[in-house]
Amino acid sequence: QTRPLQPIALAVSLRLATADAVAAAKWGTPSPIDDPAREAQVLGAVAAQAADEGLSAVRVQQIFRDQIEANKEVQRALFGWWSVAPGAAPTVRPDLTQVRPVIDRQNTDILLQLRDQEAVLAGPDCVPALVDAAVAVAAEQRLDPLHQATLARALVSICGPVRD
Ligand SMILES: C=C(O[C@@H]1C=C(C(=O)O)C=C[C@H]1O)C(=O)O
Repeated sequence: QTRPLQPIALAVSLRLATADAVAAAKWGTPSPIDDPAREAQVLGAVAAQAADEGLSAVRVQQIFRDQIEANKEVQRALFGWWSVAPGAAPTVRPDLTQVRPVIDRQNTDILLQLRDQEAVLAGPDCVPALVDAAVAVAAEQRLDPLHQATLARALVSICGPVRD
């Protein structure tokens, strides 16, 4: 394959795309953007999956902390936009309990890609390969500037060994 890291960049991008639905689910409700209990659940689940796959729980949790931060950056940006431009605010409210299982599936996809691309991630050409993959995904998914910038945020810790 020409771009071995494209599947992981895509999985990260698809996880990030859920932030729009999450923001719409929370907008105008008491549900805060930051939900530490849910974050702890996500980080616990990925640490358990990491252990099953023989991956470093510390590395995997760092990578998923980045996914969470990037997701919240999208939510904050959208909240900011909707508060100054109420006409742009969502008119239908997705159910958060239906979005979270989608996030859980993306978490598994990302984790399995980390396992499958272990050699590339630990190799000397990871950063240029990752940039190349991210640019390809941004074009293919037609990401807007917010999602391009936050995709970069989500990818910061991907390169490096994922096994102890
Ligand atoms: C996506 C959500 O918003 C935030 C981001 C999370 C994530 O990216 O997994 C988890 C909890 C929240 O702090 C959510 O509430 O589900």
